[in-house]
Amino acid sequence: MSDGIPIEITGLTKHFGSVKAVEDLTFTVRPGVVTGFLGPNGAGKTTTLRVLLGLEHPTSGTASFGGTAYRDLPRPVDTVGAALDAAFHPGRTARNHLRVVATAGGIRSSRVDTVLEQVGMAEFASRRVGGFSLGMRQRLALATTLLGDPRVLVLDEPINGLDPEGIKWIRGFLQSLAQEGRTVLVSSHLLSEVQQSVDEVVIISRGRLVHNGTLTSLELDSSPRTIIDSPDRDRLAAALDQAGLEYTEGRGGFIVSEPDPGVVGHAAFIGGVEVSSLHRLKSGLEESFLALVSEGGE
Ligand SMILES: Nc1ncnc2c1ncn2[C@@H]1O[C@H](COP(=O)(O)OP(=O)(O)OP(=O)(O)O)[C@@H](O)[C@H]1O
Repeated sequence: MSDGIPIEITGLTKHFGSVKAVEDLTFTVRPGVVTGFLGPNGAGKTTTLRVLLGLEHPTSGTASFGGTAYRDLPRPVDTVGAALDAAFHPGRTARNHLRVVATAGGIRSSRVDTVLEQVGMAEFASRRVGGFSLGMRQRLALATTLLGDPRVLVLDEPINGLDPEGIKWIRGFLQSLAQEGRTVLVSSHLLSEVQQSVDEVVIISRGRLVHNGTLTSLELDSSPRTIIDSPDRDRLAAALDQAGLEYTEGRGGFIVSEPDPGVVGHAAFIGGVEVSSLHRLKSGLEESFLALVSEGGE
């Protein structure tokens, strides 16, 4: 396999009328690792992926594969395999579905049986898709993305609906794709779902980036901290600055690098700021994630 291709999102903004779905989003997804693209429902994940795949025009900013926009790729199917809202004709067999997609994409038909084998669906090749379980559909969607043997995989919620055995299988499979030097981006609204499958995470909330780094860096961030919120966040920020406290702004308030809520509450009191919530942030990956993306902090 030749050199990997990063996914590059730069200053990406997408508005639908007054809805700000994605706001000045910048991140890079590296080849050779599995990256989780995380955020609660409505955070803007699908919109970002749709812009990346040329299905929506951005309001501003760019989304590219190593500097080349999807629509400018010479043969997109050879570069990018994507599963967004995979739709199957229920009357078609798995093999026929893949043949139709292969023909449309100018991909040689011998790939069909190869990818069925890869996703463990060879024995179901002649079965109609209409009778497939959600897990089998997920595997078939994955097989579809692999048809062009692409160097980049963009998968929207591929783990959703899988049983424990399927989850275990897909974890190993995604890792093996990354080890081959591919760029693998996997979206999910649940950290727990992808936690054991991903090396890096990009977390967004309300269309904005809130964390980008290794899973370990998210964990290290979870040393004891305090979360505080106010109806007047500007004044609260000023009070925290005045007290010399370090903080980041999450959806549920300011996450302050101070384990004692009393110290943080005192800073707000001195600044004359009304406090709407104040508590210690529990440590742990999931807690860090929730503090970054949830309304109310916990
Ligand atoms: N075509 C559209 N027209 C208007 N608003 C839209 C459109 N597509 C998305 N939105 C809005 O943009 C925001 C982001 O939606 P998006 O589907 O990208 O989020 P998401 O993170 O993928 O969530 P989910 O996990 O629920 O799919 C939401 O408020 C959504 O209602």
